[in-house]
Amino acid sequence: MNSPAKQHPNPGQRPVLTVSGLSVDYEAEHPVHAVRDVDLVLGRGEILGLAGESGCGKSTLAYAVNRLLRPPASVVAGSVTFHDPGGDIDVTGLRGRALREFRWNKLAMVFQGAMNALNPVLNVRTQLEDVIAAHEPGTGKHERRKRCAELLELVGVDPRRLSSYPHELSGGMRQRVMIAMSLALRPDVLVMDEPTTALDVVVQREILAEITRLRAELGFAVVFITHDVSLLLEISDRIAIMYAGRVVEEGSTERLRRAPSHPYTVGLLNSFPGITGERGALHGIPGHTPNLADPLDRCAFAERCPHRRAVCADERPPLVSHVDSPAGAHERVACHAYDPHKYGSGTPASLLRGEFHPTERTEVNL
Ligand SMILES: Nc1ncnc2c1ncn2[C@@H]1O[C@H](COP(=O)(O)OP(=O)(O)OP(=O)(O)O)[C@@H](O)[C@H]1O
Repeated sequence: MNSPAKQHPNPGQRPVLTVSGLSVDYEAEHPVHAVRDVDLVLGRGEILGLAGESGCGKSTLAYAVNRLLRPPASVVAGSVTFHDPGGDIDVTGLRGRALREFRWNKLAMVFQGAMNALNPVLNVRTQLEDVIAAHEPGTGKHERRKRCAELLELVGVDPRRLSSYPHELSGGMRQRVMIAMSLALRPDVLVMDEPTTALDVVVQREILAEITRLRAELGFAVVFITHDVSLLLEISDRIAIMYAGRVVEEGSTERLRRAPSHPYTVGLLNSFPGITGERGALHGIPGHTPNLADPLDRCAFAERCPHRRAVCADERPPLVSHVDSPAGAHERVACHAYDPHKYGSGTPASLLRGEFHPTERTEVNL
């Protein structure tokens, strides 16, 4: 392992968003540390997948990046920087008008269950026009109408649907309208939180194809959040895996498919059927995610890990680069099993083969 290093995801590709040391707490009698010390770099035009089980902090991170956190949540450390051609923008420090101008224009969000977020008493045209009118008040009525029709066409919906109300549209169409809305001001970054989870598999595939087509056409970058890592293998350029508020592995999709390194990533990959329908034995990860109010100064996955040793219960493994990752590559993992000095022997062969056997567990008191 090399020492932790801030590297660029793809050499030669400019970053559009940098998250540095970000931590978010939910204030309570015992504060919930929902996001802990997260570093991520999003390249221009890149699709970065963010995966992890429910409760690992994905949505909290997305809300922090879009400055949508409300009490009791607050950013307790770190920063988010948007790299605008006109100069860097400190997103964490934006207030008032500057923040309103940033949202939708630079970075837009498609929320979990967004298709149910459309206003049921307004037709599609009014809702799309509202976004344009609010952010570009100088746009004339004729121009607004033209842009609304173009936006629907862009996402593969017949512009005649502009006069439809949400209840007259299928779930897939409503989700396409939400994507059209997020693209209304041509942002550089789209944060999509479980955008297809509520849809059936066929419609889900259509929407994913639409997102990748639009990305190629318009060049925006995407942070795509889901608990379904097999879906991310289909659409992402890079993937970050979160566990208990931290990123525990990060790498190119190609590498994560070929050689997932963290036992949790391996477990997740064995928990989902491939979206392409390939069949194989599926093994869930036994046990539960830890309590995020705990200090977790050990490996948070240790209780559930088939490869744990005493060191895993004693020390939290840092997120560090692989020794064998090419210079400048953003390939990182937080697991003692890759550090023979800490682990006491080489990485277990079954882990290197990408197998997850919960029964292999070595009993260590935690
Ligand atoms: N208002 C709140 N007060 C206290 N804790 C909260 C609050 N909202 C979320 N949390 C906690 O923060 C942690 C992270 O939640 P978050 O919703 O970000 O996870 P997630 O990975 O997006 O999960 P999901 O996939 O279910 O949306 C969880 O432990 C959750 O219980």
